Amino acid sequence: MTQLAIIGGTGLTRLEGLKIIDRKPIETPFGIPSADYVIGELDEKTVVFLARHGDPHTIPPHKINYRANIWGLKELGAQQIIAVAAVGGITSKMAPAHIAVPDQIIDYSYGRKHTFFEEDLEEVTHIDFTSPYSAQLREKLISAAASAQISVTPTGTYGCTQGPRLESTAEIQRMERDGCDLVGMTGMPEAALAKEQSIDYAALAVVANWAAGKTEGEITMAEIEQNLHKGMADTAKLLKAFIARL
Ligand SMILES: CSC[C@H]1O[C@H](OP(=O)(O)O)[C@H](O)[C@@H]1O
Ligand code: HPA
Repeated sequence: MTQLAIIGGTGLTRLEGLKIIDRKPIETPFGIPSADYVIGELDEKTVVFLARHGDPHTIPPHKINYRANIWGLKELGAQQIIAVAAVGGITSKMAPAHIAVPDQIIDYSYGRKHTFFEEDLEEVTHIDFTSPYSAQLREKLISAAASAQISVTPTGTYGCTQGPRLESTAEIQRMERDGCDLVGMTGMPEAALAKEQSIDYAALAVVANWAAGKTEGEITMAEIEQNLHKGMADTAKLLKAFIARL
């Protein structure tokens, strides 16, 4: 029985320091997850890790089998998921290399298989999604960050776009008017599917770049990689502090 799961995204395909015990390929009624689930120990605590884009990173955000990923984690006994996600920063606090713990989400994605409740139904299910992220898990992440002396922004609205292209300036302006602080491509339906499975879910959003139109010029992969390098080092420290306090 594994209680804590970590889903790694861009810049976190493997979890450094994880003492690997097993790799589990799982087939689900919804198909094959992005990668084998890696079960291991961090600080003597059991953790299951999944590389959201596959290992190596080859699956684009709109092609990820989010249902299979979450189903497999449920099958492995995950009760809480920490999702690590690279994002663009829209509002002023969300500078590159910074980490945020979002508390709200807006879904701009489309055409993704986004629910477990659509086939062979005995009844129609509408889950509550008032708080997409677990308040308790967010609090624990925020206090782990404080103990590791890593500054995080404790709230923020994550806007999920379809990708794989980045956004236009006008799209980011619209998202800002809507109230988005961060933009990424994988937060949905991942968050909703975890909630459908009653798994506590929270995200560490690592800012890779200023979103489109927030700075002069175009967004380059070089700047994204550079910012993620620092952001993911802090994320690793934060996760270590979180696990130490379990
Ligand atoms: C230009 S990087 C965009 C890519 O990175 C993020 O992935 P993840 O959320 O899995 O860290 C974003 O959602 C895009 O998929
Ligand atoms: O600017 C962005 N937009 C969408 N997703 C992202 N993931 C990292 N940066 C971005």
